[in-house]
Amino acid sequence: MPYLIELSASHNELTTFFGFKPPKNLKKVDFSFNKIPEMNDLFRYKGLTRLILDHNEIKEIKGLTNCSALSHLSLAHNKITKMEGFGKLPIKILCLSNNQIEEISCLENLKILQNLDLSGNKISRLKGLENHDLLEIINLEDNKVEAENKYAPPPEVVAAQDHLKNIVYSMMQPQRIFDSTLPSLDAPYPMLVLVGPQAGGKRELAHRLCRQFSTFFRYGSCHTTRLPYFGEGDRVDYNFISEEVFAEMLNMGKFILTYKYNKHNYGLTRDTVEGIAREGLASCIHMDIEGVRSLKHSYFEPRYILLVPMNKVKYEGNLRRMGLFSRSEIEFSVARVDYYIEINQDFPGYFDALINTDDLNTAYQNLCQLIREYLGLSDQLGKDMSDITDFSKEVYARRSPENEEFFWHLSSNSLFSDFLDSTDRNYVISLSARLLAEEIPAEITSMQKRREAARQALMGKVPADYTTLFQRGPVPTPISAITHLDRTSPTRMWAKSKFADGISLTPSLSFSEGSSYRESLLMSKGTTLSSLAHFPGESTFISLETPSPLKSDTYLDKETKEQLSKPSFELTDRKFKVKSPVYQPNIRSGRNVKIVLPPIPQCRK
Ligand SMILES: Nc1ncnc2c1ncn2[C@@H]1O[C@H](COP(=O)(O)OP(=O)(O)OP(=O)(O)O)[C@@H](O)[C@H]1O
Repeated sequence: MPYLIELSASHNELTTFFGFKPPKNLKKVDFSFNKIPEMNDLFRYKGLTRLILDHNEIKEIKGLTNCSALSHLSLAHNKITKMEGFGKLPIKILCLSNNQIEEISCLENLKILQNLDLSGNKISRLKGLENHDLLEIINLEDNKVEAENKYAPPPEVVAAQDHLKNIVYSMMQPQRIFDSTLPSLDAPYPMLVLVGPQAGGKRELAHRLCRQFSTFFRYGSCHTTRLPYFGEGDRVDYNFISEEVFAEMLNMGKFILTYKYNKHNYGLTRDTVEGIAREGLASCIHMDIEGVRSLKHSYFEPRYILLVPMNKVKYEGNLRRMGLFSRSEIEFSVARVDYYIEINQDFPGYFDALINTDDLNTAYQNLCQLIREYLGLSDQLGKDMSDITDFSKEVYARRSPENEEFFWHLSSNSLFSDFLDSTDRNYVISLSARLLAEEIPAEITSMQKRREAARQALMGKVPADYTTLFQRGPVPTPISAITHLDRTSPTRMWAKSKFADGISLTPSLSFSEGSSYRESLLMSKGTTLSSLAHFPGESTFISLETPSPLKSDTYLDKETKEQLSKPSFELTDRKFKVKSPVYQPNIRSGRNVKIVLPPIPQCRK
């Protein structure tokens, strides 16, 4: 049969194969499901392109070196223990599934390998698969890896299982609609997650941040079964609960994520995040890497900031001084520093930023700078601080979370910074609460209004400030760069939401869809007078608010202050009008601006 091209002799009881003179054109051979114990030397079968020897009793791969056209070799369900004997064959498809192979080897010369099936073996490492640029499919199912996943699962598997568990438990409950955190079309619900090793300052920095940026963030406290550190307050820092309560909450599907660290359970509840979102605020949460892995499976898309103490000796000292951890626990925590750094290096983009926490104050300043950039807030504030002395007494007297940034700047270089240590924090808060004058009704109304606007925005109803916060993609350009347009324009009037003289523009302006990010960020601040210049020849109504406690963004540069001190306001029919400036940048018009008049407080009438 000199013209025989393809031969199938499968499902027989052959104990040997190719015991005949090879047909010249034979290319494809199938001897599967026989009883062949050994491979013959196939030096005379140079034209073979496909050889199938599945379901035999072969123990060793040999005799193939002259099959210089062989591109498909299958030896599934045999008794092979070692990958060998491939030489430099042009094999594209190699199937060695269901053998007894423990290591991937001898593949380095199979340069054009495209499809490799090693399922059902005893392989535990992927080493040996390097430099196979053309490899398209690898099947490693049912190897030792599976056993490992079951008995000593790698962290990724733990996180995936955790996510699955929490989803299933929550689905088993009567369904509630959690509308506040559902991602809108424009942007996910804004969330900031501080990640880092144990007792590395995450909680402390998160609290400071939430106090300073209190109009944006609220601290979301996780639940834990660990004991409180010295100075930690229940429900303030963590919700400290027993193992039984934790298990009950888990079964009730309360958690978005759970993880275990140092034999203690931690979890973030849906109610925590939802409660913050309902107030129109972004959540600021801190957790270990295990929690992050699980959270990354959810629909939340937080920004993750990695906080790492780079100086391990100092970090170890801090842990020792806390007096809470055993020697082995300290060693483990210190080793985790490298673990975090490795993750950051090996998975670029896994964290959005890395901050060294050797010095907590410096770390906080870096964190603030980063957050300002994310939020598109001006950096000017910090620089202007030194100029502001007149206000200082009043601000101290009216200290509140609202003016924390000012307070922080004043205190960071003074003795007062001692008060900001975590152990003293509760004392400072209660002290400042006593110092703080009661909020007047107009302030409360103003706050509620802003929160409502933010909430609407979060629900995707009104594109405003909050939809642009934490927008995915590249980190937004800091506002100082974005406002370049206004600096050069004849009507340079970039102002933050508060006027120095106590009049404010509410950020409740709404804008049409389709604006560029830069444009929408600029406009969504809702506060630049230049954004009002989009109404050629029209007047624009703006709403006025009485001053709330001093805001971080109250401080304006000199030129802006001058311009703002003589705005072209007209008071007609109880409504203020701002005349359109002459300059009309090339931005689309047609915005709808609401009139809102909050009550004028008694003292200011
Ligand atoms: N670099 C540092 N210098 C001085 N003290 C520090 C530093 N980092 C953390 N601390 C202190 O260590 C204590 C624990 O910090 P914190 O509670 O913020 O850590 P954490 O990262 O939130 O820990 P955990 O994840 O275990 O809750 C705090 O009292 C904090 O002030």
